[in-house]
Amino acid sequence: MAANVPKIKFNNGEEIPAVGLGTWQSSADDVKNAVEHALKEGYRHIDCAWGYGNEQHVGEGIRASGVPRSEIFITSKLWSTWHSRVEEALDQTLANLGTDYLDLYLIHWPVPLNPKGNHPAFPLLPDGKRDVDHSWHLKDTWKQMEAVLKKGKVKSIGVSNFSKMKLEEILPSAEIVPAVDQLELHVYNPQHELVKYLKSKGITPQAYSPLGSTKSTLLTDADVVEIANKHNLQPADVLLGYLLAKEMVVLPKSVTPSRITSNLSGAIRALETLTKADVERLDGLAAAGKQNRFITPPWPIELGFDNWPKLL
Ligand SMILES: NC(=O)C1=CN([C@@H]2O[C@H](COP(=O)(O)OP(=O)(O)OC[C@H]3O[C@@H](n4cnc5c(N)ncnc54)[C@H](OP(=O)(O)O)[C@@H]3O)[C@@H](O)[C@H]2O)C=CC1
Ligand SMILES: O=C[C@H](O)[C@@H](O)[C@@H](O)[C@H](O)C(=O)O
Repeated sequence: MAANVPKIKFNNGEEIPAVGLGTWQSSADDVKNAVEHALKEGYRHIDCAWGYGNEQHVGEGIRASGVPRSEIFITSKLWSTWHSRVEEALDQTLANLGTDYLDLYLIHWPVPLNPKGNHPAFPLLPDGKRDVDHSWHLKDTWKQMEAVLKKGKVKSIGVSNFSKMKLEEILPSAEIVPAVDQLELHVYNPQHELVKYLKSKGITPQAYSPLGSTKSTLLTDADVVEIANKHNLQPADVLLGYLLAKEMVVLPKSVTPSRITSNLSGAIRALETLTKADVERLDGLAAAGKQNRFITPPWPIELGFDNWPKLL
């Protein structure tokens, strides 16, 4: 069991284990086994979402592990068709996971979709574009997030995929500042300016797709491999340790037991091993021509991110 998983303190005093298991695109059986294995190996943080369609199987994995609920940090996310029905969506997530509270609940994307459209999760217009609910305002989604926090159903609330522009739609009327902004953050997409802004507001950045997601090109990057070899680490360890060194939460996903184990222990080893010069070198990769985003769903509105593909 990996010891000494670092924790990060939120602006509300709650603490989150800095390494969490990702669960996107993990099938039912795989995710149950992955979660059980991860918890037995020392993970204490699982990143979930209603939209992943596998929360029930995450819950089975948690129970199979024998680790008490109170020792586990569970995050889930409000899918876009539910922005006007936060408590109802949260109740579904709680029932799926088999728990009566979440440690962290996030707005998954800053884009409300039509709740009465032609699909429960991905409603489309006749022209094939996502059916955005232009009548709904994000600040009202945030009010409902604040309400479920006040009811005690979640311990912390936050956002995901919010640029500075989108955060500015909710902050002026927010009673509670988001604890977290979960973003695509890795060596090819470090978003230095946005991270600086988040830190100035006391919002913790969480790094999703820290390994470059599926079919990753980060794991074979020449600079990453060279740094890994120099320290006798794996490339994945370097990618994770780099983000931990920058005080971000990392969410590596794997359904492969050996990788689940090594991602946790390797991330911690890399955090202890990487030098300031290594971190500075990795910080510069994107600006040196390697900038790349891997997760760019076809939202038909401006999200306010740098380096997002031009609107359709
Ligand atoms: N808020 C949001 O919009 C988003 C949130 N997320 C969250 O972040 C998590 C992580 O992001 P994700 O996009 O899944 O991608 P990751 O960057 O975590 O990469 C996952 C991929 O890397 C492989 N992998 C894992 N460990 C290793 C290793 N040590 N060596 C080689 N390959 C490895 C996995 O394969 P295998 O499983 O076969 O081992 C999988 O194909 C998600 O699962 C989700 O929880 C992700 C995207 C968007
Ligand atoms: O968390 C993972 C991602 O955000 C994923 O939920 C989205 O990319 C979704 O597949 C979409 O197409 O909008």
